[in-house]
Amino acid sequence: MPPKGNQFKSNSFRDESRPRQGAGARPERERSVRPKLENMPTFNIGNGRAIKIAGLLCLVISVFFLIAFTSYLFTWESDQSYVLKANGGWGNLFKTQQELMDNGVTNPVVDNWLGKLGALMANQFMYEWFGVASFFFVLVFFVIGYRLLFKVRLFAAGKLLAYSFFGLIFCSVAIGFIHGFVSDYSHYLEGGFGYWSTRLLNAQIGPAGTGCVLIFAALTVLIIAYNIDFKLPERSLRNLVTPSAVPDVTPESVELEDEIPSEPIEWPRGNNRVRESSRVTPPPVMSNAERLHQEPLHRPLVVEPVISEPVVPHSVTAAAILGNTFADEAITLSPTNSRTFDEADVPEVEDEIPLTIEDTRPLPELSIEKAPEVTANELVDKFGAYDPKLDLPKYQYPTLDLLENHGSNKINVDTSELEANKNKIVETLNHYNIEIDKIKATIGPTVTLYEIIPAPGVRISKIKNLEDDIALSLAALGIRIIAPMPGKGTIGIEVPNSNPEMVSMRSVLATEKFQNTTMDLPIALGKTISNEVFIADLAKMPHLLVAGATGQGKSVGINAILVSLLYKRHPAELKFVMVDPKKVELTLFRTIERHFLAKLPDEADAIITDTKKVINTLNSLCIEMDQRYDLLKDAQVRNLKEYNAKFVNRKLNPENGHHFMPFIVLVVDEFADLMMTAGKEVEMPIARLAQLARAVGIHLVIATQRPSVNIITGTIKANFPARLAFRVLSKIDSRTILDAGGADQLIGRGDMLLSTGSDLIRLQCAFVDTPEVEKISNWIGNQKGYPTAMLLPEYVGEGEANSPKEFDPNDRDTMFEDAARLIVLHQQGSTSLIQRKLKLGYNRAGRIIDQLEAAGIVGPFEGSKAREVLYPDEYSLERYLEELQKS
Ligand SMILES: Nc1ncnc2c1ncn2[C@@H]1O[C@H](COP(=O)(O)OP(=O)(O)OP(=O)(O)O)[C@@H](O)[C@H]1O
Repeated sequence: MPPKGNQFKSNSFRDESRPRQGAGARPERERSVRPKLENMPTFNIGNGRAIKIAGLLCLVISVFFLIAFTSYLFTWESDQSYVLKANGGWGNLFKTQQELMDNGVTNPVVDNWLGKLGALMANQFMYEWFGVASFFFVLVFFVIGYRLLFKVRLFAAGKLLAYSFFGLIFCSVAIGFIHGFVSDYSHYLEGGFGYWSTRLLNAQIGPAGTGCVLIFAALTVLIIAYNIDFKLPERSLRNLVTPSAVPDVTPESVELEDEIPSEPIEWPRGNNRVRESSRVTPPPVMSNAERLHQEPLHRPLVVEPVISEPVVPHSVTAAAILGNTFADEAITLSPTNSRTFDEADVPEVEDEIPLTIEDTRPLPELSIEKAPEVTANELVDKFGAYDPKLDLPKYQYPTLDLLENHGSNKINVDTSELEANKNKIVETLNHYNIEIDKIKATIGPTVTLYEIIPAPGVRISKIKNLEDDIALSLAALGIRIIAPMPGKGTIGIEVPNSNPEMVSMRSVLATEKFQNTTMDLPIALGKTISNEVFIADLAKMPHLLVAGATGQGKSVGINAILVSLLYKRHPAELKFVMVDPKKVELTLFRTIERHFLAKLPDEADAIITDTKKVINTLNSLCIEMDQRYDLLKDAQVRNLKEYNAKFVNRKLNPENGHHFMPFIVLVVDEFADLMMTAGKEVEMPIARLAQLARAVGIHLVIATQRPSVNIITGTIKANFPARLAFRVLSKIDSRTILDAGGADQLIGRGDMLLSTGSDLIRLQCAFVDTPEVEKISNWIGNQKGYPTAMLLPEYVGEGEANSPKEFDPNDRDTMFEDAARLIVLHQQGSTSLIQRKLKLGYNRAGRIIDQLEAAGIVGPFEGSKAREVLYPDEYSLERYLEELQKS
């Protein structure tokens, strides 16, 4: 960078004198002059003042020429008598009008826009010398002035001067040559030079020879210019890039060269410059830069787009050639480096440009991806978004009238009761020397929460230990102490109300909160301790474990869950798989089979009561889960919601097996019974579903009376973060289900604790009676439904499957070989894969997989897991298939 601002106080001055200091004693005279010099602005070429003035002067000259020459084109005739040599020429400049007229100037008033000087100057350049080619002077002065003043190199100086000189001569002669054919008029267009040169040439070699000389000169310059600047890039671009890419590339490369900020290299390298470079990088770097100047090949770093492109062969080349230090320096100093180059460097740079273009070529794929979207949008425009509810367009959601109002839905707690309870709490605590600062009560439907703020210094554990004593003094069951209340800084004591209020389902579902909910699977569980309606999203839970001793409200709780879902979801959006080993709890929902239930094919009853069938159903659900995952993978989405959104927007083709997927909620009413009878066989698929099924919209609600560790095993518990505990009989049971005590202190009749992993919330379950459930089921069941319940994938139990050895090798399915190739290609022995990819029914796909097993291509059945594939690659399979065909 050139020095800026006042430099005379800077070190530059002192630096200049330093060597002399070192050289020995300075002469006396010099020492005495120095203080004066320090106060004077220096005009040395290095510090830039003279250069700026020169730049400014060049620009002014350029503008002067431009105006004078342009004006001359219009005024030359009227100014002719003034500027003619015969009438005085330059001598007229300082003459009065009278003197001019005496000299024979007919029109002493000059019309040129720049007056006498302009007229004389323009006449000199245009008429006497080079004609309109004189405009090259405008260009030359402008470029030089611009460069000196703004430090921006528009063109390389040598290049500019050479081409301008050629242009000046050539244009002058060429115009004179052409002008000679057109008219014999005054030679203001070609100037004296053009005119006389043409005449001379014509006399020596004739007009044809002159023309040839001109053409030769033009071609020679074009060849020079073509080779250096234009020919190679143009040819390579035409060969390497598509026509559309050319405009992008060509201007960029031109622009690049033009816009590189530059410092005038012509100037001598004064101290300023060296110091400046060394301020950016250490001294050795400077020497590298000089090397760079000497070796044009090292210039590639000027081609900055190469660095911004994903492929950077250029910088790699630079680093490889020059070493890392130099590459770094070249990047930091690229403006400086670029200044030091001249035109001789250019071909090296341009030789490499096509390489980068070639690297950025693979573009055409883009349009291919967009095609399905366009089609999908067209389809949506034409038919509208897919609406799954149109399967049952007249379906009516159950109305709130079907539900009863149990109780008054008002909390009846006497103030005297509240007061009495408060006094007893304070008294009991005082007994144990625990002082209270403040106490407040929040009245819930079944319990009232007393929140106390103990006096400073009271230990929380002390209050917690007094749980039984407080219960004793209040003479009440179900006291629960929460110390401290999460996020509140208080200690909570829950005391049951003497007259608990029933929370009817109707009062919960009728709330705005439930009616306007946007949850996917909203379940209205009841009311909180502060009498607020509590709604949770089963889709987010994503599975729910319900436990509670018999008669504590578990079945009512499950009914509440099912009823809330039935009130909010259309049959197209939700299906239940119901498992009811007790055989009586869920039978009420039988009537909604064709609307909301899913079952195994060929199964008469949708509500599963038989343990063997439960195992098949659970495994079938696992298959359904796998199939859904395959479809999700195909659709390139991560969950059911995204998949359905894509399907609704017609971005998925139903012909490829895609379909709208309803949520599936598996409800198991008595899990303990299943575990007792089937154990691992049930645990495995349940654990798999709990682990994986949430993303594909399969959610589990599992209830058990006995929350012992052998029923709620670690595997199951780990995958059920949401747990709902009704009253249990022991602290151990409470810990098993909630990982905390508290469920043993509930008061029953729908009093429950919901653990969502982090929080433990006490709720009063909404009550829905059996007749209400019946009414709702009938309401739905009486409407037009689907022909059957939703059919789950067929699952053939291990013992039930025919032995593969029984298959006749000559009776193989026609799709046998295709299926074998598919399975080996995917390395996944799955019936659903064959079914989906080969578009076959489940039964046929099942037969093929058995044949593949018989042929030794896949391993034996492994429950809900895919079978092992026994051929590692297609080559070995093809050889085996050939052998099979021969045999
Ligand atoms: N939310 C509730 N509000 C008021 N009372 C309730 C509530 N839930 C249950 N009850 C009462 O408790 C009784 C037993 O409830 P429920 O049948 O749901 O118990 P359970 O836990 O399913 O018993 P089991 O396991 O033996 O079937 C109900 O008949 C009802 O009177």
